[in-house]
Parts: sequence; structure tokens; C-alpha cells
Amino acid sequence: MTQTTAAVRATGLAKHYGPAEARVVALAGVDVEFRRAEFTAIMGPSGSGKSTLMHCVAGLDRADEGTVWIGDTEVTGLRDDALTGLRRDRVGFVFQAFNLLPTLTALENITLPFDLAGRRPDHATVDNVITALDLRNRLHHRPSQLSGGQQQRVACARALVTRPEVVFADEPTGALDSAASDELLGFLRRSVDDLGQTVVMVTHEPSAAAFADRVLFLKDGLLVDEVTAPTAGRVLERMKSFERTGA
Ligand SMILES: Nc1ncnc2c1ncn2[C@@H]1O[C@H](COP(=O)(O)OP(=O)(O)OP(=O)(O)O)[C@@H](O)[C@H]1O
Repeated sequence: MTQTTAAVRATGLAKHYGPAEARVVALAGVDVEFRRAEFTAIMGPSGSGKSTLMHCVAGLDRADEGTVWIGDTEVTGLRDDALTGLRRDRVGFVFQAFNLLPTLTALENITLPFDLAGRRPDHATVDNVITALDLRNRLHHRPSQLSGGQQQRVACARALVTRPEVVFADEPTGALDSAASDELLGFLRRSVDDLGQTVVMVTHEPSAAAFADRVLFLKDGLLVDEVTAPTAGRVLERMKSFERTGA
């Protein structure tokens, strides 16, 4: 079976941790679709399964049950070597902790995905991303010589230079001040609007979720709600309503 409408799709995703007598349900049967050229935020209380969901759909972790598709590829059917190739070639990642290689310059970090794949960098795309992220005068600095916001912009550039089918961002602004957060989120927003990038982001911040097109809410390993065209105020209200009702 093939499917082409969604950038990423998952059905019946379930994942548990621990032994049977002390089983933790991280995902309890999630059906989800991330549409192309859309910016989706995933929110929910601590422990609700956000990171597990992202890791399972991105091919960083394996679910116990369910099926994941990235484009026409069934990720859940791939062997480890094919999964490594898919993560390298078709998916971009941005993590809270930046995860840059300390001995490489900013430019070397940005072009690392091409080195890993044994491919020549696509200079036009690299150049456009460097300009868009305002990194031109920092290219020969090492991560330790960059601010947190600059390091995260380098990580974002690295995630985008291969023009991946989807960028997964796990709390990308968790370590940034509000000005640097807004800059980074504004860039992710423009990558969706101007380049047709698909972005999926886990966040705790209503103000960050407001940059997305759609916010999905997880609770106890299940998707329980959705807000489209979010504002920080509406997202906050919705979060409070879960707390009030225990929904
Ligand atoms: N490696 C693991 N071993 C055991 N339990 C785990 C493991 N990873 C996650 N869990 C449990 O699975 C559940 C979901 O965790 P997950 O990290 O996906 O939640 P989250 O919503 O991302 O939380 P947070 O917002 O605190 O990062 C939690 O109860 C967590 O304790």
C-alpha cells in the first residue's frame, strides 16, 4: 500500500516500558498524520508521551505496535541499516541540547549530513539556509564560540540543508531566551511558508506552539485534542481545561 497525501502518518502506535507487573504505557494507540508543508506542534503534560511519539514516528525508536509511514516508505518495516539511511537522508532533527560536534566549525556542522552520506553539498541550498538563518559571519566559529541562539540556528541549518521530507524538533527553544526562541521559531515558520518544509515540534510553551498551524494535545499516551490556527491564549486555555477536567 502507498500513501502520498501526508508527509508522515502513523496508525495504532503503542509503546510500553518496563516489565509486565510495572508496565508504563508511553503510547496507548495513536493515529496521527502530519501534512506536507504544515507546521505541527505536539503538546501535553510531562510524561504524556510526546517525545516517545516523536521518536517512534522519526525512526529513532521502535514502537511495540502500529505502523509509521514517511512519504511512501513504511518506516516500521525497515531493517536497521535502511532506517539509518532514512534518518540521514530524509529526516532532519533539532534537539533542545543543539547536539553540534564541538570540534567542527559552524559550516562543517551544517554540511555534516552531506559528509555522512558521502555526497557533495548542494551549495545553493547551503547558501540560502545560511543567509536565512543569519549565520554568514559565524561560519568559521566552533560551537563553544557561539551563543545558544546561534548554536541552535546552526543545528536548524544542519537539519534543513538536505531539504528533508520532515524536520522533527524536540523542545528546540527549551534552552533559549525569548528573543532567540522567537528568532528560531520565526525561521521554522518561514521554512514552512517559503520552502514548503514540513515541521513537527514538541514544546511545552504555548507561545512557541502559536507559531504552528496546528497543535495536537497528548495525554496518557493518547491524542486527546487539537487546535488549528493557534494563539498562545487559546493553547493555554485548552491546557488549563485538561487540568480542570482531568480529560
Ligand atoms: N526509556 C524509558 N524507560 C522507562 N520509561 C520510559 C522511558 N522513556 C519514557 N518513559 C516513560 O514513558 C512515558 C512517556 O514519556 P515521554 O518522555 O514520551 O513523555 P513526554 O511527554 O515527552 O514528557 P516530558 O514532557 O517530561 O519530556 C513516561 O511515563 C516516561 O516515564
